[in-house]
Amino acid sequence: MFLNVRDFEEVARTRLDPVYYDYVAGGARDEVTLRANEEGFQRLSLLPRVLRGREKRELDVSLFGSRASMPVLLSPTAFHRLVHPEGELATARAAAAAGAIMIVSMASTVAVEEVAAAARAAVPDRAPALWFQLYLQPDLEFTEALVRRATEAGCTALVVTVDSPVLGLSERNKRNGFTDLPEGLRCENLRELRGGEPGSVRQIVMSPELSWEHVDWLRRHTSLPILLKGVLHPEDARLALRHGVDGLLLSNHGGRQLDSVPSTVDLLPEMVDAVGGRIPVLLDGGVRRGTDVVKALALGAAAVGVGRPVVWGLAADGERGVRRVLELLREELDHTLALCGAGSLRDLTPDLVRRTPAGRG
Ligand SMILES: Cc1cc2nc3c(=O)[nH]c(=O)nc-3n(C[C@H](O)[C@H](O)[C@H](O)COP(=O)(O)O)c2cc1C
Ligand SMILES: CCCCC(=O)C(=O)O
Repeated sequence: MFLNVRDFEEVARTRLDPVYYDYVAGGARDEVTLRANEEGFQRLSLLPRVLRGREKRELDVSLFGSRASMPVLLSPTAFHRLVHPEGELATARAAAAAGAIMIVSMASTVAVEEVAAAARAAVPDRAPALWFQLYLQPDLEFTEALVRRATEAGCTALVVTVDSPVLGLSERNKRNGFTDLPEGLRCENLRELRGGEPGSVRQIVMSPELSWEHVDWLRRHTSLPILLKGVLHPEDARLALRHGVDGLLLSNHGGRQLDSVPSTVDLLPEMVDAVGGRIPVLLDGGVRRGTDVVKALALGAAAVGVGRPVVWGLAADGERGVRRVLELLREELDHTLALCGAGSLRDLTPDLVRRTPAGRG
């Protein structure tokens, strides 16, 4: 029985090739940050208010022009066809049906146009909420063409991942010899449409030479809102403001890039402070429960993202699994709000969160 997100991980673990399970579950090096993300939430306690609840709670949010049924979105995760034959098509249908925002990974194994078409077909009466995650490529012409593709496909915001000047190193992948996608799977957004060898697929380039000038370049080449994913230093948050960025997704890539960085929820108050309410701060990393969502929102996040939970849902039970994972998080969020005496997300304020004294959490 799937009672919670962890149940999906257990089933996914039994279903998946251990090499792919490790790819998804793993983090960089000693996995200190991977563990810290969940522990960060566990060390925080909730202090509920009483006698001020409401019969029906409002969970809807509006973010960068996208309406969503809840402040939980699908963080971008690569290679969905590695865990289920329908891959991102199934994920997109589930997200659209749940009214959740899906951030399509640039490294998706289904082309962004097809992902968007699947989402639209799942909810013919409304526009599904899709954003696109981008690794800026040093080949700016290619980057520009890809941004155009994502925009024309119907993605309404760009999430630029900036924590990957080089790829993080997972020792699980190394031990398992997992270096490439299996035969037949490709990063379909990297296919050459013009130029190059027609039909061939490029490698995603992680470039240490990316700079704020690239962000400025992107700002000039798109009218979509730009979020930066992976800013961790408050000084970089302030720089992001100066470079006209529209939002931050506070993320340590699920502990997959630099190991030893703090958990995202521990950094959240400082980040929220750094941007001073001028742009929304979203967060991902370690969100597994409705209580985690409430803690992040109370500390100032506009929304949270989930990465692995979605992949576990997909691996365990395809579209239905992703649907159920999203439903569970929504139900838990609603239940937690009720127990906290919060009638809406606006009632979530920092005073509801306490740091558990050391040694007791
Ligand atoms: C299997 C997997 C693939 C990922 N692929 C991407 C990606 O293509 N682009 C990206 O910006 N982040 C990627 N991430 C990071 C997620 O967007 C997100 O930051 C992270 O998973 C959040 O932590 P959580 O898994 O604890 O929810 C990936 C994460 C996982 C687990
Ligand atoms: C080039 C694919 C990157 C995938 C990724 O970001 C991850 O596995 O964390």
